[in-house]
Amino acid sequence: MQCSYFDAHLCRSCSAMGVPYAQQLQAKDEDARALLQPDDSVNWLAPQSSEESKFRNKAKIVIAGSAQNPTLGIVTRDGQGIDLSGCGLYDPTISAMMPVLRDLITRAKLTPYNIATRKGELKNILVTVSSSGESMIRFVIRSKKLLVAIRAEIPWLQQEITGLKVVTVNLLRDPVALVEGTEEIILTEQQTLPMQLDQLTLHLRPQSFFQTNTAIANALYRQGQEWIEEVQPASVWDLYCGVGGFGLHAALASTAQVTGVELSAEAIESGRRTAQDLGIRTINFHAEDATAFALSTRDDYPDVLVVNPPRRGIGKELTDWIENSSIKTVIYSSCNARSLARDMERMPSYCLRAARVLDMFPQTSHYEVITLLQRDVEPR
Ligand SMILES: C[S@@+](CC[C@H](N)C(=O)[O-])C[C@H]1O[C@@H](n2cnc3c(N)ncnc32)[C@H](O)[C@@H]1O
Repeated sequence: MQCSYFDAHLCRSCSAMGVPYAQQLQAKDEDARALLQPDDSVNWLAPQSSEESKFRNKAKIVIAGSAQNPTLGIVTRDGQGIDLSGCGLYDPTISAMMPVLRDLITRAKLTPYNIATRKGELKNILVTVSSSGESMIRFVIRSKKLLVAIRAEIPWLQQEITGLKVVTVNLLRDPVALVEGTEEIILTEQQTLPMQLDQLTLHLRPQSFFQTNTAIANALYRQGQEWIEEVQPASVWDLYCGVGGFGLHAALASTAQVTGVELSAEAIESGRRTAQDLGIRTINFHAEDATAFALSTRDDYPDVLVVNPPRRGIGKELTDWIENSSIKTVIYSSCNARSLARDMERMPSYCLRAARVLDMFPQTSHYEVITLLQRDVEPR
């Protein structure tokens, strides 16, 4: 794949741009094997390839410039806006939205925030799209000044963008390097974006994490589900569950009692809504810190533990707890094989039985890797 932004050094985040795709995938597979366990004792499944372009279901668009002439992309350290609205990684629904968003900024006079002068209002626009072309747009603004103007434009936006379901404003008042704040105001009647997967439709509320590449998310949940089906557990925990992808797939394919745990209350609300929609009664969700949840349970261990933490991994407290538990099967899915390798070292009684690289982020060196960790012996 070629990218004019990359070639012009305007955006270098796709560090593997220009490298043939088969080579990218092989490099990721080799990286994971080298970090986790290269020998033949592990069933290394063939890596899951992705579409090379147009796979991103979300865009974090930084707005800069002026309302008359905005840039939709990123800002440099000195606050200069770089327009990346033609990024080839975006799902076509996102690409088609870009001129509409640009028009909106101008027609509604949504003055971009200027980092250097700390003036202006509109900071970022966050877009998520489903595979059926429905979308959620969130305007990250500095104060409520633009609220009325944005609300007034919703009918126009919905006319211009077919399938636009959810519009919100998110308040990020402080001059901090964050993408979004905690306060969200939903401006549409519909509050969740339905994300269609092969086996179920997840409800996505604002402020809930969703995997970047929907086709690869499907393959990831299917892989976890397959391993869970093999074990036939009576109970499964899905820690760092987000909107419940792993847990809900487990509940669909087994009779296990499933528990999802996640810090974001919005994500938990999304999971509950999906379970209700599907009539699944064998899953319950807790909005809580994953480690605190685990440590607060006594000897009531699940048969299968799924963990899918952020890049930092699950950390020493939780690995120690797992190592000292009676859990026999851990499915650990990670977007950072380095922190996964470190966490695995802290759980020496588990053997890596199977693993698979899934290419969630083509054109970069990043990837998802899902692992099946098991032990035969009772813990000390
Ligand atoms: C990589 S995402 C995975 C989400 C989900 N498994 C999925 O497939 O979409 C990691 C999730 O962990 C959540 N998280 C971060 N820190 C946490 C913590 N200390 N306890 C519980 N969840 C946490 C984040 O909100 C995010 O939803």
